Amino acid sequence: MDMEASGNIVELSGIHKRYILKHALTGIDLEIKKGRIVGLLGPNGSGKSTLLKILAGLIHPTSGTVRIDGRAPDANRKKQIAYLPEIDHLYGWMTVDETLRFIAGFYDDWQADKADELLATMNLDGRQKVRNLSKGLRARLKLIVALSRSVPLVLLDEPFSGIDPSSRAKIIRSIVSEFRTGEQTIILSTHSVSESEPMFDDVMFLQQGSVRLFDSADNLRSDYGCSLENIWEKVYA
Ligand SMILES: Nc1ncnc2c1ncn2[C@@H]1O[C@H](COP(=O)(O)OP(=O)(O)OP(=O)(O)O)[C@@H](O)[C@H]1O
Repeated sequence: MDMEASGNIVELSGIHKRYILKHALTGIDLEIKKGRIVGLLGPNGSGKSTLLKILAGLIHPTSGTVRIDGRAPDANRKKQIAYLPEIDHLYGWMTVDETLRFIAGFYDDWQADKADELLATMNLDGRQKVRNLSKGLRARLKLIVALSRSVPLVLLDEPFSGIDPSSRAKIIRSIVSEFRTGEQTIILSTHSVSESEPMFDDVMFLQQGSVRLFDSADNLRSDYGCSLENIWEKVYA
């Protein structure tokens, strides 16, 4: 099928990932439509980070095929994808402003005005050294780095970890208002199900390396007659 015509940004077929001691993904078949915000949910060890790393091209599946925007992965993949890793990848000796300028140098698609806007939304002081930022402030900086690029696919691995609940809600509202109508697709893993629920168009529940449920958030809520958080409790009971 021609995926550009079908409107899919991601198509995965038969994805398995075996680490030495662990079969982390056990056959993922998935199509994600363009312009959606997709929640990737699941308990610890269910395969969320592994799936995001495969999409980002950081690791290869043991078997199966990945297509991004209709194409097999190639050298251009990094130009199409912004990836926020779970680990801290920033240099402590740089200031926030230096970090953003440094990263801007790597990407033709960097939007400096967007980065400035996000700095204000996230309440970050550009003059502060990264090593002096609290965990939550570093998490905000990582989010700015990922969201300031103009790319079709944004992958966020636990982006709200360490951010306090009221700031989290504010950040989520700003992501929703900025991205809802765009061509951009966001896939994000999180354990903050109730706070993130309003932002999700589609939701995937992973369990032991396979997709337990994948549908629009609205369909899931109406099928189960409850919130995503309550669905979580039923699925993983
Ligand atoms: N590099 C690795 N080598 C060996 N096993 C790994 C490696 N990375 C992940 N695993 C294992 O693969 C499984 C899936 O891990 P993954 O990090 O993808 O889960 P997750 O859903 O992101 O978990 P969490 O919510 O705790 O971040 C786990 O059992 C994990 O221990």
